[in-house]
Amino acid sequence: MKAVHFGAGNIGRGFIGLLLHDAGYEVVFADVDAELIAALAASDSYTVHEVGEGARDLVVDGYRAIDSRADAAALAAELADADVLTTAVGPNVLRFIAPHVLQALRDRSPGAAPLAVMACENAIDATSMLRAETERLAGPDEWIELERRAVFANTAVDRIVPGQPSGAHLDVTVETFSEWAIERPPFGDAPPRIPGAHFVERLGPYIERKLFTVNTGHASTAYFGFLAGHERIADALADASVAERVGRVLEETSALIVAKHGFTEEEQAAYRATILSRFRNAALPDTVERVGRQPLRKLGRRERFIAPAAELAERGMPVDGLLGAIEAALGFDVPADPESVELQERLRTDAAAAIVHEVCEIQPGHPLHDRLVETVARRTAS
Ligand SMILES: NC(=O)C1=CN([C@@H]2O[C@H](COP(=O)(O)OP(=O)(O)OC[C@H]3O[C@@H](n4cnc5c(N)ncnc54)[C@H](O)[C@@H]3O)[C@@H](O)[C@H]2O)C=CC1
Ligand SMILES: O=P(O)(O)OC[C@H]1O[C@](O)(CO)[C@@H](O)[C@@H]1O
Repeated sequence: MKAVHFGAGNIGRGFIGLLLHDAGYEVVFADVDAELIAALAASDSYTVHEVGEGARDLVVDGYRAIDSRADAAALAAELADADVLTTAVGPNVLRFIAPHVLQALRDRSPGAAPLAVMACENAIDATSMLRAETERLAGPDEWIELERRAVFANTAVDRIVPGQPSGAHLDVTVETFSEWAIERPPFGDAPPRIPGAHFVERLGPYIERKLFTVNTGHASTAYFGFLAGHERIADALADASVAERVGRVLEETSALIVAKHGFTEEEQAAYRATILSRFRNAALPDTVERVGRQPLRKLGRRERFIAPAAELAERGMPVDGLLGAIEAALGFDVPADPESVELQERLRTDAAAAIVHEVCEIQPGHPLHDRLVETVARRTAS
């Protein structure tokens, strides 16, 4: 069994690559970072160091590594008979992976078992986005034939993998917790065998609960923490004022999760408490700059702030805490983050309504619109 995994970064090496390796797959890492690929190709193994209660050191070996920009032929040869194709590259990068998926399907023997394609990104329906882009590139006529050669399944991935300290080489430090939920229906009776993952009938409740609790809570901690002058996530949450505001945000998103997906209040409260204790893990060297990265993406319509706030507003439920976190996100001014630079530039030059329309994609008439414009206007005026 062979898996080609795009994105040999933190989640790639520290989570998906590890689980595929442990499931018995021959893992082929594909990445555009030439230095990283050269280091992987020159190595026999790397170690995933867990930190926290019950931590273990886990060795990943037997992999190959390909520079997907420089060595398209080698990549196509690996993909042609792969069983699984996964990604952990960032949702905005999926469109650059689609040409490789298309090539893989073109080169696949029509009689072979379908390629299992799973995008492992923090985004709702990331695999569907990859599929749609692949279909667009193929065109309708060719797609009729090619789509039979793959099974596309959405997934939800959860494990905190911080930026790695210099000198770590290929080793990765991760928290002990991890969850990889994959939708089962696309596979029928034959889901891939990945013991570290679990297959679910409906992914919607899982991914929304994860995105609107873990990611909303983490990003809120990062933005409130950044404005309060904290560098590390654990320190930000130890600040009572930050913790109180994060708690308010999560009470709002929890109310939505309970109302929409039928989790009980007790279940959701326990989930929230577990997550906050993960963020407090002082052994994880995680920073507000990493967790707050790419604020424009995070302020998007289907993302961790606007999506729950819009649904709560539609239901007439409170959104004050979320609007506070959105306002804090607008204050994320980090010169090393290109999206932060662009956001700050837009706040200087654009009208609040234009930002709400173009970045958050909330239109006039929506019940969140006017309060969101007021929130953004407080930052454009300052
Ligand atoms: N780090 C974390 O704690 C978690 C991250 N995620 C998600 O996982 C994804 C990856 O995140 P990280 O691993 O943290 O980022 P990362 O930056 O450590 O790794 C991304 C990797 O993708 C590579 N890449 C970029 N463009 C590429 C392309 N066109 N083809 C092949 N490789 C390409 C980069 O060179 C890099 O090695 C994101 O969607 C993120 O939201 C999800 C859960 C947790
Ligand atoms: O690229 P993003 O969306 O910030 O993804 C990284 C985030 O995913 C998480 O690991 C949660 O699974 C957060 O800890 C982290 O901030």
